[in-house]
Amino acid sequence: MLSMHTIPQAFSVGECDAIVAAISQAPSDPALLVGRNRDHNMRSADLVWTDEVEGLAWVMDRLIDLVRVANRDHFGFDLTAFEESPQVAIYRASAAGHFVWHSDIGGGPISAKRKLTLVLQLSQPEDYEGGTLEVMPGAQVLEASRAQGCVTVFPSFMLHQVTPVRSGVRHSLTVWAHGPAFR
Ligand SMILES: O=C(O)CCC(=O)C(=O)O
Ligand SMILES: [Fe+2]
Repeated sequence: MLSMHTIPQAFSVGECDAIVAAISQAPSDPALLVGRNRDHNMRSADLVWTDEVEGLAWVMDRLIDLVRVANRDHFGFDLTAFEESPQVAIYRASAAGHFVWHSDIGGGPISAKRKLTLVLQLSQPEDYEGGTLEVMPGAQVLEASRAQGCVTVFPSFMLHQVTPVRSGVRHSLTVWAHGPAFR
């Protein structure tokens, strides 16, 4: 059955801290949604595109490898490219950070081609309360691991949400693999 796939310790704690430190220098944009403008009812987060941050090219290399292996072993999708920069999301309790139930497949020319979603947990679980990534492969809701460095991969059409951050700040990194439409 298609479900979410977990890769524990895909990145080390030191690597996660290095990514957060690098993006903290960069200007962030209030979260823009697929084909839509800022809508705090859907999502509240600040976003940084890692392509725009110097010194993070190694992150994309690792993500490509992780997606390739996860797809080979668990999904078998027809993937052709990574057409969007990975993005780091910063969910702050002070801004009621969250992302309501959604699918990542959008109506735009690129977001319509999203097929696999990969999420990397960049923060220590102790850094925040709430902010759980939940994925709904079927009737049940699965909670993604909060462990720093853990990666969760799931089909981009699968509904998922990030519950409201009640205290502290949660950082996550998302990247999509693209390909021809499902058929
Ligand atoms: O932050 C997360 O855990 C998930 C982010 C997400 O769903 C998205 O960027 O589409
Ligand atoms: Fe999403």
